[in-house]
Amino acid sequence: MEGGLLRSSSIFPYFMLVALEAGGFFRALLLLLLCPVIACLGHEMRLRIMVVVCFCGLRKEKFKLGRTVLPKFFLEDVGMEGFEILRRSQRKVCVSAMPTVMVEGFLREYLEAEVAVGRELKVFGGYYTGLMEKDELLLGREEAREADVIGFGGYPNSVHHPLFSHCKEVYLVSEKDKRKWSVLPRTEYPKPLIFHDGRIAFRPTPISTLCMFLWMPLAFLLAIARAAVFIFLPYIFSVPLLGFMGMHSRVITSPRSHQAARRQLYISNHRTLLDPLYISAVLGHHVTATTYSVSRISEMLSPVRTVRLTRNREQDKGLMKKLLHEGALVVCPEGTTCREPYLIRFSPLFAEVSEDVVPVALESRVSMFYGTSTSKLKFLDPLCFLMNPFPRYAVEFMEKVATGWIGGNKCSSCEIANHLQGEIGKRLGFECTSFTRRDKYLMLASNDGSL
Ligand SMILES: O=P(O)(O)OC[C@H](O)CO
Repeated sequence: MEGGLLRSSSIFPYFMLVALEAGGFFRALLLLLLCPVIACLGHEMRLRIMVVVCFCGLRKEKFKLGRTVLPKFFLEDVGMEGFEILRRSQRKVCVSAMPTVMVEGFLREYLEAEVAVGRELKVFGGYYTGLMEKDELLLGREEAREADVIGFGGYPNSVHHPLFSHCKEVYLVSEKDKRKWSVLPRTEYPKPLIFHDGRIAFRPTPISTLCMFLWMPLAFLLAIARAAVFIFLPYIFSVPLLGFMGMHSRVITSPRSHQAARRQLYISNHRTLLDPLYISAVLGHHVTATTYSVSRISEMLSPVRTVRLTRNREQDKGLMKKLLHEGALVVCPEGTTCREPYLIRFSPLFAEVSEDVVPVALESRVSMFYGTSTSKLKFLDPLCFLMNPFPRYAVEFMEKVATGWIGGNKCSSCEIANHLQGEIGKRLGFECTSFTRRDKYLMLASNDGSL
């Protein structure tokens, strides 16, 4: 895999992701400090040390990064040329020097590999010991014994791989060749990457991880200052000040939508918890936002009023009507955030509480920390977003639309919800999906999202 499929020959960033996301910052710091030592060692020894540092003491049951975090980073590292070779093969057996738990989810789910062979980790009492099983186990794999197996890997690390001794022909690609490889475009992914988790938004090479650690103390203070400005100052002062503090935003409004009535319903796609704040800041007055599972801390600190929906259709409908009667209301019909350029199915409830609605298309970008999560540490979401050096938002207010009509024809609430999902999708260049909040949480957190 890393020899013949990934553009980069370094597997350090993947271990750093394990250390940061599953082990915590101290483990990651240890891995970073060991980096100069690791760099001087041979391939196998380097691997063993990284496995010990990253895995020792992690609970096997809880380790989900191979499915929820790492596939995004692996996909971004796949070379178009290596992928073409894999795509042309009938049956795909992918081999990696990394532990199977790190690569299996990516290889099987995203690259449709029939077999994913990695290193097995030793477990004691449900916890990883940080040691690996002996590699000789690989020799017993039936898949490698078949005739007409063509091997494709990287030079020099794959040369002595035991599985290659069972191949009819072996082709090796050098590091120099791989430097010319191009990135696999998102449109070519065999399965779209819609949901992923984890805090780290950059590829944690040794240098970029060092930058992150150096930035963090300042980032923490900056995030607190940004939050204080958001919470305590009126928008007329906070918006320019936050711009000065690195929070960049681009606003597009149409004359009619921007001057919408005070009791206006706004619906937007959901990028982060801060969506209603940005809408509120552009409008210049506070709005109320409906939420599903926001942490109590985020609710307490929110400069705008947040109201929890109950997931009982009639109750929520009544609640939304009441809130709308009191003032401007922002609803994110996706019900959960999505980091990638996709839209989750729109719940149609908003169309049943108001005769018209102003759709808002939102796009946000971060370079260091994701401000969304499915973990129990959701209360850190806004802080993580604000800790980015230059968090960006684009807010586009679209034309107000009637909720009962599409193109002069009467429509149901579901039809208008799908229609507006499509319109916002077109505006952002995002693809519409029929996934729900439940699907996202089942995939990333193995729960139904009612945290
Ligand atoms: O944390 P998420 O992505 O499920 O979304 C939070 C939403 O604001 C729930 O209302």
